[in-house]
Amino acid sequence: MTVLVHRTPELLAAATAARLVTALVDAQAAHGTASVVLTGGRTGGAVLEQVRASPARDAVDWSRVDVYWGDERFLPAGDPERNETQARAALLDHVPVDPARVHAMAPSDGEFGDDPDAAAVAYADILGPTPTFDVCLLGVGEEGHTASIFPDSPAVHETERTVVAVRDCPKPPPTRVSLTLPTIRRSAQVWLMTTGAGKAEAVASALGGAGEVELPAAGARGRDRTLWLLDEAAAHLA
Ligand SMILES: O=C(O)[C@H](O)[C@@H](O)[C@H](O)[C@H](O)COP(=O)(O)O
Repeated sequence: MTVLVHRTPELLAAATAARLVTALVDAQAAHGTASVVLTGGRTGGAVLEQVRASPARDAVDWSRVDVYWGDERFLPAGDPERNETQARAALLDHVPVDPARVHAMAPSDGEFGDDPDAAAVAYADILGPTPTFDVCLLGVGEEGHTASIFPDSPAVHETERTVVAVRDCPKPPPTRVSLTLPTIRRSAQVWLMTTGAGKAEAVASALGGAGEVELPAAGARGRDRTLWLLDEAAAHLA
């Protein structure tokens, strides 16, 4: 595990965007394609905005990038609170991705109707039984959640299914679809990105050895590399 601390949230977003462009270019050089798992939240969105603004952006062959989400708010298509909506506005609508390679989690008004369990099963079918990702981007909540995996929740105890429905989330909206920790751990690299003093306790707990049931972000590890990308405020108790 590597911890990188940047002075401000803006520097974190810009530096992580540069890191992501490089990681995608490296993945394409190594095996022809690149796969990235996107996250919701302010930090994740800021990174995508910085990728869009990056002069190096189009070093990536966007037509050979597979885009997934770590979680999604189970809302109607196009809802401004959906992670997909925000990622499209921040980046995906501004680069020539192949629509067939952008794998959004189903909305609540789609083919599976208002059934998050069916949406989760459908996403698991898209991933297949042994998904792998080059880079998995994740945020961290004040109480230590990541994706939509909350402390001591059914999702954090899930070891069989790759994708689950999540209900009664402490962070609104209450219903979501989320990768599970074992699926996140199938990523080559996991990058946990967060800023602000409000996250400092969760960060310190995760880096201090907390277990994943009480602190799900602590269970988000990559096969090859795990990066904690922080600003000084989020890092100040670690
Ligand atoms: O759908 C979501 O809400 C996110 O996936 C969630 O896991 C988020 O990344 C964290 O809550 C951190 O959010 P901030 O970066 O806005 O603090």
